[in-house]
Amino acid sequence: MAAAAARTVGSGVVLPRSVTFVTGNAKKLEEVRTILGQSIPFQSLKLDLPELQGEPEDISKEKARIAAKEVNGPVLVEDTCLCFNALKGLPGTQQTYVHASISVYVLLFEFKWFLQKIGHEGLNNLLMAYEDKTAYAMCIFSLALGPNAEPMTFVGKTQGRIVPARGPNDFGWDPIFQPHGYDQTYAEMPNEEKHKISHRGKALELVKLHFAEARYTFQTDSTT
Ligand SMILES: O=c1[nH]c(=O)c2ncn([C@@H]3O[C@H](COP(=O)(O)OP(=O)(O)OP(=O)(O)O)[C@@H](O)[C@H]3O)c2[nH]1
Ligand SMILES: [Mg+2]
Repeated sequence: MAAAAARTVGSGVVLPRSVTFVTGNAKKLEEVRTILGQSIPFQSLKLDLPELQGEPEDISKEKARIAAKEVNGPVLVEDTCLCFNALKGLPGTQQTYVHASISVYVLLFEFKWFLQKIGHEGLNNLLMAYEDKTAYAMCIFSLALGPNAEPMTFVGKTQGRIVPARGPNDFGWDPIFQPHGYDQTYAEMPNEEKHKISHRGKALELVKLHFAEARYTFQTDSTT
């Protein structure tokens, strides 16, 4: 297999090939494609990476390390969580991360399964006993330039609150998250509008900025 390491030539870093965005989630990929457009050359690989446990930033970095080894080249991965402020202080963490969250810290279930089982209504019910319905959506991208490189992270957060589901039900918890300052849920917002203020949109702005500053060049340009 070709050399997987990034190297420095003159003032720029040369990557063996364009970055691979690794995810098993088709909706994420769709959003990333839309938000990045042509700004960063990348290809995608559908791979179900293990659902890891720990703090969100550590989870994202570890995903990147695993993915970079699989791909043997530069990778971008992301991890998303929905955090309920009212549930802070539960065992083992200051926040409850609904995703890896609920599984790790609260109810010992894997979130995808959990969401599938209890649905939007169940997630609302979790907050029934609390007046505070606020939450934030957080997205952490990790970029590893190769299998042995320390991943860099880019975090985007959007504050909002949990509401009874409204809007199309085609992406996770979008119908129950209403960003502050808006009277629509993520699911009800036109995509363009959502991406301007979403956790993923904000994190990807930082990724774009990094690529603009780093000016990576690629040995082979096999973008899709
Ligand atoms: O309404 C949503 N708006 C979003 O913007 C969003 N991003 C992720 N999710 C959901 O949160 C869970 C864990 O996410 P997650 O980060 O582990 O993703 P995943 O396992 O599906 O894919 P990946 O880890 O292979 O990339 C999964 O049920 C995802 O469907 C979202 N739901
Ligand atoms: Mg996952």
